[in-house]
Amino acid sequence: MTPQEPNHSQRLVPDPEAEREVILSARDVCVAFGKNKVLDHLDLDVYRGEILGFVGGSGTGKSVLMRSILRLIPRQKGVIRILGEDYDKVREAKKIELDMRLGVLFQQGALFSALTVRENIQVPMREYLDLPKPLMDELAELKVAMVGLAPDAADKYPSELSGGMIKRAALARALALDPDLVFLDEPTSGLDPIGAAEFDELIAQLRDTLGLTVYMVTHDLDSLFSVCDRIAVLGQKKVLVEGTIEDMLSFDDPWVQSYFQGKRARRIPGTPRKPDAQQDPGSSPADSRKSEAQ
Ligand SMILES: Nc1ncnc2c1ncn2[C@@H]1O[C@H](COP(=O)(O)OP(=O)(O)OP(=O)(O)O)[C@@H](O)[C@H]1O
Repeated sequence: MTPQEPNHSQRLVPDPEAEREVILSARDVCVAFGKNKVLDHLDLDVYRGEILGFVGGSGTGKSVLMRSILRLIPRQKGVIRILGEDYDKVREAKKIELDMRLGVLFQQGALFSALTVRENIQVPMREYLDLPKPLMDELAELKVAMVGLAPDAADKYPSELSGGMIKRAALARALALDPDLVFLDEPTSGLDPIGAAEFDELIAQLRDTLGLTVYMVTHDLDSLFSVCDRIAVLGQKKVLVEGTIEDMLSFDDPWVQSYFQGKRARRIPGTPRKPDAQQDPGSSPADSRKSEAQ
């Protein structure tokens, strides 16, 4: 070893960056619909145990990326690895195993209206596992409790639930198979400020107790400031910047500045704000909790 080369084996302080496990990686991802190129050579890493907030202006491709990761829409190019495995290259049995490690909460909950909460939670169990009914009932009740719903919610139909209860029931279904990684598509949209804050708290609790990794598409600045460990911003068809809130606040891009330091962000206590960031951009967060409350 030459004197110029660092001797990593003698490092005394562990490098936290080096020890984080990448649970999801996207490399060089391109998605287009006809001539409409939505994602262009996009790269992204999600680390185990983190809550990643994924933001971007309306129509920039946040849902497209999530759906592409979940293979609900095809991509033209790029590699997506889940738990280190390239889904496109693994055998069928491994594909099923990988599918079981992912949970999804779609924006409107997407519960089956003809099924009770219990039956909704049991849908993935029936699809992937072969369990006796009493055990499935027990597991569903456990999930109901885990998301903070009262036991009697298990036998209700989605039409009998409030918006917040629907989100929780949908989260319970997303957790049915004890996934490593859950995707949440705007989980707090449509909730009142108290319900949204409680939902954020629940997500943080589940991350802490289950070691869950959370990929959360959101416009909710309160969630971004209060529960997200890192944030990735989608812009110009790729991830423009990823990092902590502090990284966002110091990132030199007009959209990022306006988003994180605009009128709504400034209302969050403790948010440093630059004097020149007066305006929210045209495609700024549509549903900050305060505006919902007004
Ligand atoms: N199935 C599809 N077919 C054709 N175009 C699509 C399809 N899905 C999405 N798009 C286009 O891809 C672009 C990105 O859409 P996407 O829904 O991912 O935006 P978004 O960032 O999630 O927006 P929002 O924050 O408003 O939900 C839009 O131009 C949209 O019209």
